[in-house]
Amino acid sequence: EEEEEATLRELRIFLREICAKLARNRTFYIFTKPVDEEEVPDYREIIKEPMDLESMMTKIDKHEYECAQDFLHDIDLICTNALEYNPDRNPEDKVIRHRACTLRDTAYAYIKAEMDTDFEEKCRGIRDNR
Ligand SMILES: Cc1noc(C)c1-c1cc(NS(=O)(=O)c2ccccc2)cc(C(=O)O)c1
Repeated sequence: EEEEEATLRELRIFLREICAKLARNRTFYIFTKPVDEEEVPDYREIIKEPMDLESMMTKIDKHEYECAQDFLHDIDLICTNALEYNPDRNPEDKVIRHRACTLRDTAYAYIKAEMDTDFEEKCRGIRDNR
């Protein structure tokens, strides 16, 4: 009903701010766009559910997140995809893995610092009753 729509609108505004702040951080530049098939031809043979910050911004606008937990699930996906595709001990893989773990930890820290737990509970209630 209308109050629920107002709550979800507020959630989308909050998630856009978090997503934009992450995308502005140059450490996370490689996570801002889908992995390019021409640059990384075998990527989609190994990673079945690609995810990136631009795609997440689009998902916000399409009302595909009903609580912060759902948003963080896609952040976790960006991170696990990077860990799975870049598992080796060489310096390049280690840098990508470190950046992926930093993205995950930074996103969780922003949400915890800036999101009211009662608000998230209200959003979870809406999600679970739909
Ligand atoms: C992400 C990701 N996951 O696996 C790998 C491997 C990467 C990844 C992909 C790319 N090249 S890309 O064209 O797909 C791209 C460029 C700019 C933003 C987003 C993607 C470059 C690098 C890099 O370290 O420079 C890493």
